[in-house]
Amino acid sequence: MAPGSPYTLKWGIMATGGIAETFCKDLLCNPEIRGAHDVRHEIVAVASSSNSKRAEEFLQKIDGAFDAKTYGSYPELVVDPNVDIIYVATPHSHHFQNTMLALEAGKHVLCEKAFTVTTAQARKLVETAKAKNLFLMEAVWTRYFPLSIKIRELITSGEIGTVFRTIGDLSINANTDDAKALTFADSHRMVNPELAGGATLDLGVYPLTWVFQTLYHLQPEQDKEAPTVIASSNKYTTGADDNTAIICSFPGHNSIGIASTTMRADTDPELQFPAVRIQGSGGEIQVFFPTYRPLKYRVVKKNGEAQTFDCPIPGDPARKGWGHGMFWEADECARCLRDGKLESATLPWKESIVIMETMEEALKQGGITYPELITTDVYDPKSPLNTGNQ
Ligand SMILES: NC(=O)C1=CN([C@@H]2O[C@H](COP(=O)(O)OP(=O)(O)OC[C@H]3O[C@@H](n4cnc5c(N)ncnc54)[C@H](OP(=O)(O)O)[C@@H]3O)[C@@H](O)[C@H]2O)C=CC1
Ligand SMILES: O=C1OC[C@@H](O)[C@H](O)[C@H]1O
Repeated sequence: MAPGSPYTLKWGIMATGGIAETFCKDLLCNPEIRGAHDVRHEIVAVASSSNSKRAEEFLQKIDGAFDAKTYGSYPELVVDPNVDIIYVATPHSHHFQNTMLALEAGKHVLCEKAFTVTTAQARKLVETAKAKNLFLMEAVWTRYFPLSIKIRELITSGEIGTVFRTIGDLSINANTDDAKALTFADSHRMVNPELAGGATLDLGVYPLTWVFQTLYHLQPEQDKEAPTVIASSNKYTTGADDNTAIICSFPGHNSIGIASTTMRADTDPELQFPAVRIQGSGGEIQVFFPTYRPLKYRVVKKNGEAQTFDCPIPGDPARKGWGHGMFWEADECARCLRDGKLESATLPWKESIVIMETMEEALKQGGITYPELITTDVYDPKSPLNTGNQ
């Protein structure tokens, strides 16, 4: 890298679904637009598990990276010598095997949320990344928003006093005219147990992100405590959780986190009331929907004084104004790799594991189970989850 020139991170994209498209469009935005002068991104390869034509079509959809290599299988992608980091954008069910596939091939990984299906899988990924000296991060993009960074700073500087409670929700009204059925087909990743579907792993991870980044992350290392968890779920007809409520107690700090999620009601149909409330002795910070992609927060002091702050996401005029907010987590990957870090300080491995433990415990209490193929923590390069036969 020439002195003063931005560090370039070369991405290999594993899967060609909805979020891969959104993420890649963000990678194609000019970093200068968001004030990032020190890093840049290149999409050098894309793989579909079904066929290479799908990967070629993907490049048309993202309208860029036309020189990228296209593959019809994940194993081919991970051995591409030009790829620095793999973005794993498959369903939850596949994250453990797919991330292991990439790590075993010596690639750094950014893996979509939820990190894994079980805590044992998350631990195995971390152990493998550590042993192989590779970077690994769970793609909880919300944490890298300037809004999240600002809120963490406000809490640290004592703007709302000591934080005792965080209440967060991410819910969607996916009802249909049939009282039992949701809008998703039973095979859809949102509700299909074979793809580790369900409200907790897909949506609940975001309110938990707010609980953890306010009540856990900001504690000094020696004071960080895993919460005790009390949870309750209702099952959808497929067996995945339709709705779940999770109470996290941090007794050492006398603080409580409450995370809820349902596919039966919207968090806030009017976009008027807070989706997240971070409550301290001196007031509260309110964050508005979308819980995962927040654009506005409000600080309400104990004396009733209140101020609202808008945090729009910058769009790239050269990309039809596109900008979704996933580029900030991509920049974090680039900076970590440039600086020789294996994990992100904003979402350390230990914290991903504690959050995974919390969700696993909640699902256990809710009686939600997933099949052996997707819960095993034994890596199998020939697993259908890697070879695409599943
Ligand atoms: N950060 C965020 O805001 C969001 C994150 N997500 C996360 O991203 C991941 C993917 O979600 P999303 O992109 O919406 O899902 P999609 O169903 O749109 O795409 C998933 C892709 O995974 C690949 N895949 C491989 N095997 C299977 C299989 N058996 N069934 C279905 N797909 C398979 C397919 O790509 P191919 O055929 O190319 O192999 C498919 O297109 C999930 O972990 C989800 O939680 C999702 C939405 C938003
Ligand atoms: O990560 C996500 O954020 C947005 C939601 O709509 C989506 O289901 C989920 O996967």
